[in-house]
Order: sequence, then structure tokens, then C-alpha cells
Amino acid sequence: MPAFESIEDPEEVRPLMRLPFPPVQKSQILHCSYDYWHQKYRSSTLKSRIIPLSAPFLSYLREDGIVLPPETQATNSNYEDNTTSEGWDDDSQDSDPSLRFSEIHQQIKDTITELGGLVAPKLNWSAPKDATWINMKKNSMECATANDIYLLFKSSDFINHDLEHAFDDCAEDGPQQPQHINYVLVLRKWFKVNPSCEFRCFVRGRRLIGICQRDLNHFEFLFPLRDQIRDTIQRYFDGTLKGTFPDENFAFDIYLPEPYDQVRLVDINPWAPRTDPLLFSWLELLTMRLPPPLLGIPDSSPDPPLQFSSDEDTQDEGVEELEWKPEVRLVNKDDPEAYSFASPQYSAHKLPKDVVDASLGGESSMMDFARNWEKMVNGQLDMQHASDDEGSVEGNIPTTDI
Ligand SMILES: Nc1ncnc2c1ncn2[C@@H]1O[C@H](COP(=O)(O)OP(=O)(O)OP(=O)(O)O)[C@@H](O)[C@H]1O
Repeated sequence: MPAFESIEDPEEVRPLMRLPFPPVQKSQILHCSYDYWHQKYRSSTLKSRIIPLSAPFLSYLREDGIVLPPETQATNSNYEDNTTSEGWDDDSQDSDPSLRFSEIHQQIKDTITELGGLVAPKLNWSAPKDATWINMKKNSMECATANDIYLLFKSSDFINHDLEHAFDDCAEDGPQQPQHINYVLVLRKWFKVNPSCEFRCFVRGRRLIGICQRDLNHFEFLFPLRDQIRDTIQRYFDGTLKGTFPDENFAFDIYLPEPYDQVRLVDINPWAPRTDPLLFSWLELLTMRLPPPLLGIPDSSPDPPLQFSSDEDTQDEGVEELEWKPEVRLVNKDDPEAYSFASPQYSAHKLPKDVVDASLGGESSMMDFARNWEKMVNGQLDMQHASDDEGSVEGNIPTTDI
């Protein structure tokens, strides 16, 4: 998902780029592509199908304007997926763009049927969450037809970001690393998502360091479940991702429905400004003090781990390994704005002025800011524990099978 969607002036972005981020390499972006990790973690992912996309299909997505195939498609055996224009009738293509990618069009229709008639679509990295206003089913990504998908995709800046800006601000890898993007359409079987069950989890140096809600509403019933949520996610991370995901630093999204004992992996995101830190800030995540590195971390990664030095600066000898647990951050009752970093839905990572000023002032002012921020956060957490039931969402919202 594009990080700076709502920041119009690129000058506003620059201070964020000065945070102590390790350089993001193209391979890290590729490791977060759905088709890269889905097979590896299939047993814990949402039910989904992956359709490789052809050049004509990608050209259609990139074209200006929205021309949808007719709902009842005229079949014409001359028009198969083909990159040459020989024998094509341009008028027919204009009225039915799917004639340029008829196999894929049919595959999409068949897959929607196979998945029960409703799907949530995404491209390699992003879902068209910003375009739900245009969907027949308002404010939803629920798609019942191929045309629903095309309409969402062609209206979405997030999809456009995947197509045109996937490697923005990335460093080159070594020549042995693949750099080419094989675009895919991901169709996930639709289910009624309970937003209180969605969490984003942050991993630094192969250690789970933070967990937070993805939805910015307050769910009072989550507060007593905090330990259970942390333990279940930690167990899942230790048993599944920790030793097998090729990068040391990343974020992953999970769905954790009642009774909070089984994790569904929804997405893996790069450790980069483009990933929304939600209830954390990148400054916190990057500078959070951690115990010294664990010994004997299993690493069955097929690729050599990337070399980052960020942990060396932020290990705290005083922090006891056994006592240390990742922080679970939930939205407080009174107002999500209690966290000044909480961004409104799909806005970019606009930073509070304090952070911008701190980052402009170099390393020492950033550390000052981090220390002050830590104190402030501790104060907020105390307030959180004191919150009562008033004004909270009642109970849990039922979900369907996934
Ligand atoms: N199978 C599904 N059925 C219904 N809704 C879904 C399904 N899968 C995902 N969603 C919804 O779509 C949202 C976005 O999905 P996903 O995280 O894959 O997109 P994304 O573009 O990578 O998001 P982000 O940019 O925040 O990482 C999820 O938070 C969830 O609410």
C-alpha cells in the first residue's frame, strides 16, 4: 500500500525518510508479494487463489478511463491472450476489452465460482481499499463478478502503486537476486471480517516487538484478552514465520477470531515507511529498546539473511530477556487520537510536528524525542488500564468460517 497517499507535498515526506531505516532492498519487497509467501504458509492463510497476469491484462489495468467488458460476453475465438495486434478488430476490443485477455477473464470468473461466488481481490501487495466507494456493494471490497474487480482495480491508487511504484525508494540487491515482478491477481474467498480480530505485528531482528489493532475503533472486550492475544500471536510467529521468512525485519497482518487460539495470516508487509505503523510510529519501532539478541534462532531461510545493524544501537543490556514481551497496543476508549500517531483510514504516514522537528535535528534530538515519547506512552498506557465499559463496542461481532 502506498505510504504517502495523502501527502501532496513531497517535502513533507522527506523528514520521514531520515528516520533510521535500514535501506529497503528490492528483494524485501518481492518477499512480501502474496505469491512469494502464500505457498510457504498456505496452511495458515486465508483460502485464496493466485492468477498470473499477462501483459495485455496489465495494459488494460494501466489504461486511462474505465471500459468494462459487457456482462454477457460475445465469444470470438480470434481473440486469445496475445501480445500482437495481428487479426484484431479494434472496434471489438474497444467495446469488450476482455477480448485481449479472454483466458484470464474466464479464469477469474471460474475462480469466483469456485470460491463460492464472492471474493476479496488484491494485486501482489495491495487491495483496492481506497476504491470501495465505487463498488456496487458500497464501502466494501466484496466482488461477485470479474467486472467488480476491474472497476475497483482501475479506480484504486493503491493498485496503481503496485503497478507503477513497487520499487520506489528501494536499494538494489546483488545481481543474483531476482528483480522482476511477476504480477498476479489474488482472489480470496469472501468472509465477513470482524475488524476487532485484525492485528498488525512488527518484527525486528527476527523478534516480534509489537502488536496492534488494524482497525482504529475501540473494542473494550479486547483489553482483558491482551495476554491471550499476545501469546497466540507469539506462538504462531515462533512456530511459523520466525525461522522461515527470509528477512529479519518485516510486519505481518493476521486475523485472530474467537476463541483467539488460531491465527490466519492475511498479509506480509515490508519494513519500510510504505507500511502503515498504525498505533505505533516508525520512530518507536526503530528505536525501541530490546534485550540482546537471542542465541540459536533457527534460520531455515533459503536466502541469506539481509544484513541490518539497527539492533546493535537499540539493545538494552538492562532489559531481561525472560521478562521481555512484545507490546500489544489497543485503541483506548476515549479517542483513537489519544495516540497522536494513529492515522485516519488510509491517510499517509503524516508525522506529528515533534517527530519531524526531531528528525530534522539529527540523531541526538531524535533520541531525546524517543525518550520523551516513551514517557508519554507509558502515561497513556496507564490511562488505558483505567478505562471502563462506557461507550465501548458491545461484545464480539460474529464471523463466518474462513
Ligand atoms: N477474504 C476476505 N474477505 C473479506 N475481507 C477481506 C478478506 N481478506 C482481506 N479482507 C479485508 O481486506 C483488508 C485488506 O487486506 P490486505 O491486508 O490483504 O490489503 P493490503 O492492501 O495489503 O492492506 P495494507 O495496505 O493495510 O497492508 C483486510 O484488512 C480485511 O479487512
